[in-house]
Amino acid sequence: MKPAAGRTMKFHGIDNMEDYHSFLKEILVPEDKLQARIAELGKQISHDYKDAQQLLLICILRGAVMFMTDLSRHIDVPHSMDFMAISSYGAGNRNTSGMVRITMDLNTNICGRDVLIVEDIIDSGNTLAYVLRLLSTRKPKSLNICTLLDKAERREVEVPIRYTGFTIPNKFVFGYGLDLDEYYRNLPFIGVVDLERYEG
Ligand SMILES: O=P(O)(O)OC[C@H]1O[C@H](OP(=O)(O)OP(=O)(O)O)[C@H](O)[C@@H]1O
Ligand code: HPA
Ligand SMILES: [Mg+2]
Repeated sequence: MKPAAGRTMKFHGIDNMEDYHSFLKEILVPEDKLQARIAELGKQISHDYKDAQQLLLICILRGAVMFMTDLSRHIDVPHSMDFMAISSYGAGNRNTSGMVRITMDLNTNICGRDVLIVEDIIDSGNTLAYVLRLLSTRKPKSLNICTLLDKAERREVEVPIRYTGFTIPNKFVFGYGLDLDEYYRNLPFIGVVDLERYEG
């Protein structure tokens, strides 16, 4: 999400980080459950890629940054990392525009590599459908997706997901990489926003 243009900074000052309590409806995934699941995913990925020669994790910035760094520490096969930034949500918009564009490309040639895309959430599916289409033209040896959250009810475009942390209901969530108008990515849990209170 991009910051809403002209939005008042009611809750957004860094000094006011504790204010998220006023619009936190519920904690959907607490920190311990999140970390336990990430450890399981890491174990599964380590098993599945034990024979991979050149595993490459691709983090979709910015939302996936927390997940990728934690997940990577549970993957005990050698791997490298790269980063790619994609934008699909309009400023201050909680619905995808469907118009996806790449704002920062990879530095790595993925031809012949085992590539695992690491994403924080799949919502409409537009972002990852675009990324998959783009990266498959670069001829990786394999191309799979690992997403922390799957908001399956909102899907507009089907994307094949190899690893899912949690399937979640159709609620706007924040924390652990997911932003609310660019803030609160640092929270260690996934929370549900009370949009009535937040947008007041
Ligand atoms: O399945 P979709 O409907 O396409 O939505 C999912 C994407 O939207 C969010 O990113 P966003 O574009 O808001 O940027 P960010 O990662 O920098 O927050 C999220 O991190 C996913 O990348
Ligand atoms: O629920 C969400 N929260 C934050 N960012 C998002 N991008 C897509 N869905 C979401
Ligand atoms: Mg993102």
